[in-house]
Amino acid sequence: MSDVKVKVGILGASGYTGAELVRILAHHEASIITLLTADRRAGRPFGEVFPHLAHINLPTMIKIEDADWSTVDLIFCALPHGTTQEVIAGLPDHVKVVDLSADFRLFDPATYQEWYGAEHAAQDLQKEVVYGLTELHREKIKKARVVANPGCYPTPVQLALTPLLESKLVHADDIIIDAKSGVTGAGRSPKEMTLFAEVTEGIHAYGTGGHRHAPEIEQGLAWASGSDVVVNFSPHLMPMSRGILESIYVKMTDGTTAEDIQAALAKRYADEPFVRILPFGVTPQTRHVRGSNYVLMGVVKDRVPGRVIIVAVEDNLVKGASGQAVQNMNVMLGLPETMGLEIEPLFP
Ligand SMILES: NC(=O)C1=CN([C@@H]2O[C@H](COP(=O)(O)OP(=O)(O)OC[C@H]3O[C@@H](n4cnc5c(N)ncnc54)[C@H](OP(=O)(O)O)[C@@H]3O)[C@@H](O)[C@H]2O)C=CC1
Ligand SMILES: CC(=O)N[C@@H](CCC(=O)OP(=O)(O)O)C(=O)O
Repeated sequence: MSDVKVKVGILGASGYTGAELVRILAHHEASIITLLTADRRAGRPFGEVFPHLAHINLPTMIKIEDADWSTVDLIFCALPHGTTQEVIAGLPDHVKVVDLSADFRLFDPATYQEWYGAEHAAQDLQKEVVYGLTELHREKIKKARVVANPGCYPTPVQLALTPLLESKLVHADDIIIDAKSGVTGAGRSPKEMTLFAEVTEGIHAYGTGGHRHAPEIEQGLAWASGSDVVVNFSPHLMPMSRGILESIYVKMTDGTTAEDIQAALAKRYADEPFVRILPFGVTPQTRHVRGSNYVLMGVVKDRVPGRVIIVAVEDNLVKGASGQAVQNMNVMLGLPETMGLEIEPLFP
């Protein structure tokens, strides 16, 4: 391998996904972090904001408007929705981008406007963006300049259902996704929903029947099935810091068994380093993937004839955000896809 390192910038380094990018890139031998930005925390050393990473030699966080783009080959945008569109649209062409926000995930501008409440500010750029669910879009990601990293909830469900819809093993018109997330999914900026008293000792549903990840899931499943898909998607907030668990309830096509579903998923992901299909009847826990880039899935028979349940887990900050972002960077740059990501889960 060449000694020349890829120069990487992280916009939004003082947030949860920014810190997770630094943690992962600390073990990435082909890259070096040359730019970090923040908003309220601009001007502060990264290690002062995140003492657990203070041993790493890093540039001080600056405002985006003070960035010198000649110092980077690739940037990760870990900024709030809506702020990325204008930043990316103004970048010089030599800079590759992996955007962790939702700004470029929806490919129909009208759908974006409906769910994010504003007209998309970079519709021309949207046309060249590639959707970054690595296992499903790897060939396009290899050639992309701008990759839209998927949302945390849409990642496991698309990995579970895409192969099954493509091979017509399940029906596209009867999909229920019951999802549970840790609180880091809401980011580090203070908000009422993430106050200790609002999270501890209980769980609650939110965005029920109308969460903005539903259209992203539907877009991906429509690509797989070849026709429009509408899903029942209900997220819940759990009293835990990290992790997403999705129980996915689907109806199988005639003649298909739950064992067939497990076998089809196991075959599809046999050579994938980050997707593991458990033995039939075994279901995963969020603590089986904590801190790692893995998605684990288990398939169980439903007592209702003709139906099957798939349970999938990921760490929202790793495969659901920063880990998949580094996986996409590796693919975009022709590096080994697992570089920096071979971290075992922290159990329990
Ligand atoms: N958390 C998760 O599990 C996931 C998050 N994402 C997406 O990734 C992105 C980052 O998420 P997350 O790290 O959780 O968010 P955080 O709220 O933790 O961090 C946001 C970052 O953006 C900076 N920032 C805030 N406002 C502005 C602004 N107006 N201009 C420039 N910088 C700004 C903040 O700086 P400062 O701290 O100085 O204010 C901080 O560095 C979001 O779009 C999120 O939706 C995607 C998948 C999963
Ligand atoms: C617990 C929680 O609040 N989760 C976030 C999703 C986080 C994520 O991955 O997605 P985005 O990048 O689209 O924000 C939410 O429901 O809005």
